[in-house]
Amino acid sequence: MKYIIGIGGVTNGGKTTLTRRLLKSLPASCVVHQDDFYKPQDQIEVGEDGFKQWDVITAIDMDSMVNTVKAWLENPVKFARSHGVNVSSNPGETQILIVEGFLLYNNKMMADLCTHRYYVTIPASECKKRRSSRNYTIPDPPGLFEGHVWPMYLKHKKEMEDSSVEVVYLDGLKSKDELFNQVYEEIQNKLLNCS
Ligand SMILES: Nc1ncnc2c1ncn2[C@@H]1O[C@H](COP(=O)(O)OP(=O)(O)O)[C@@H](O)[C@H]1O
Ligand SMILES: NC(=O)c1ccc[n+]([C@@H]2O[C@H](COP(=O)(O)O)[C@@H](O)[C@H]2O)c1
Repeated sequence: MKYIIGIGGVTNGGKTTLTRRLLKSLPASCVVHQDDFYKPQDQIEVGEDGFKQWDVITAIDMDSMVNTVKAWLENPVKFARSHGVNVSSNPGETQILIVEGFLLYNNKMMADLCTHRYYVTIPASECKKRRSSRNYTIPDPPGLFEGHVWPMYLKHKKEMEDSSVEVVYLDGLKSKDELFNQVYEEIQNKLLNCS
């Protein structure tokens, strides 16, 4: 069986941290990070808000991301080996891909590819605090959080909710251990129930 677990949600919610822990604990699992599909900086438009539009889905090459996930689906063992993950090729063995990113479920194809969807949330104040100590390849200009990042987060969350895609919300204020234990246990139970 093949499972694709989405770890979506707000910037700095703890998606990458949770994903790293899951990868360590789920044997032979692979990962696809949405950040790796950002378009080059010169293709990122400046919006009416005056900011470079990093927090919109068109800033990301979603076709390429979807194709990468489809390549995993086609042949998980080949995908894993070409990404340096050591897997056996026993027929029938469970294969797991984790897809991680802040705008996963605003693309219907990506949302549909996920067999399990998690969505991390944290309040604006915590998000701003965590983001201020983060080093992105392109540093945030002054005012980006209030002027672009947070309004776009709210807009995309609403769009996702209006689209009725089913997600399991995760409270990103919980400790890293609590979040990991919750998701790990749920995944184990779901996979056992599905097999
Ligand atoms: N559960 C948590 N509680 C407190 N801080 C966290 C938690 N998870 C992650 N962090 C911290 O928040 C920052 C962003 O985490 P990261 O996993 O990179 O978030 P994301 O991938 O969602 O942007 C990092 O400094 C990380 O150590
Ligand atoms: N990876 C990049 O090239 C890049 C550049 C500028 C901003 N960002 C920021 O990355 C955020 C999304 O990633 P996280 O969910 O890991 O924070 C967005 O809020 C965006 O503003 C990323």
